[in-house]
Amino acid sequence: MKILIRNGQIYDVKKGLFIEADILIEDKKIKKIEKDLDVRESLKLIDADGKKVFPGFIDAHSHIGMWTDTTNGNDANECTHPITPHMRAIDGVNPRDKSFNEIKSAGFTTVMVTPGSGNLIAGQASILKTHGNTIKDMLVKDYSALKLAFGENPKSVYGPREQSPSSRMAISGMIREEFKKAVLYIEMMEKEKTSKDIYWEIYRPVIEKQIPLKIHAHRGDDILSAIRICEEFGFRYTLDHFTEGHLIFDEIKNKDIPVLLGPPFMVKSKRELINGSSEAVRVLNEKGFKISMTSDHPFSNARYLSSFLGLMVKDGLDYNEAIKMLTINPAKAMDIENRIGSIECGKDADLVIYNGDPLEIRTNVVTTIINGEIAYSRN
Ligand SMILES: O=C1C[C@@H](C(=O)O)NC(=O)N1
Repeated sequence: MKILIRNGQIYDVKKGLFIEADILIEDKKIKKIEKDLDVRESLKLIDADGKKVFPGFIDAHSHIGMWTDTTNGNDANECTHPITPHMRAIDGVNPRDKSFNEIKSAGFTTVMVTPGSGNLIAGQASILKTHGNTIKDMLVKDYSALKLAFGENPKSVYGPREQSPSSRMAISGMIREEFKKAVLYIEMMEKEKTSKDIYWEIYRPVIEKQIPLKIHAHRGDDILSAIRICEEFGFRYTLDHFTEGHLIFDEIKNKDIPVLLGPPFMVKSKRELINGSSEAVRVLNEKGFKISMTSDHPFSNARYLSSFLGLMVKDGLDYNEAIKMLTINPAKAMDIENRIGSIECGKDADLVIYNGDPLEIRTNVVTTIINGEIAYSRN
């Protein structure tokens, strides 16, 4: 399908400014961004009439579709064994969960869905577009990160059952032991060319640095334990939640690690959240951290992330930095900056037209386009 969006004010995330131009969409991609494109080229014409056009927002840490905010339950946590790298998020996602419609209508076009944090090595996270009838329609990348969890959650699942891990020592010890076995397996394979073991093969993309670990860590010491282990093995990683990151940033400021903050507006429901502060978003940004703002659905709903960042801008966060936290920063953290996160020729046609500033609470999405298709329209 070809679509021509005319007369939009297009937000350039990389420069932090609006340009007036038309956008031609063809074969699911952004084909041209120019002034006064020829109307005859298009099949479907959308007159943006001076409205703002932004790249689709991205939520890089979500359990949407797998852990509902209603009564359908939790398919994100397989808490029968603390190490379950073979669990794949997409096998737990219901594409018809109503939350997908809610976040599409709030401008979100891509999510990283991840297993929960009840297990130490919890399983495989996937990148999905928010529009489609089946996982196949939505899938961008299946195995895109391996989820790990430090701290209270795995302890509170297994400790009361008198199983390991019941302490933080066991969390690090068990993760390290599993990774050592995986590395030994890969070394053996290289030397002896023995037959493949499908379980240990799961770790190959992590060991070969093709994908990052996605690390759930709230408390400062948990964050530093995670970094210590990643550095021992030379793995790539993102630090998710990062609740006490502002208390230990001196230790990590030069490491250029993507940090995925969230959920915002959180209730301090457990001890390790006690030092959480929304102020940290601005402080960490000023220290040069590449922040992505995430919902951790169902702990918050992605539709409120833009309002949260609007409040942070009111409190002094730079506007363009706030927009980057929902666009180019998560695209980079998920290794798909070549496809999404900004409005550029050749990128996926994931575009959102707003009747105002997206960080302003009264603004509505008028149209959401995903993969070059109209996925939501307000009228
Ligand atoms: O299972 C969970 C719970 C939640 C938390 O931070 O407690 N965050 C997660 O990422 N997964």
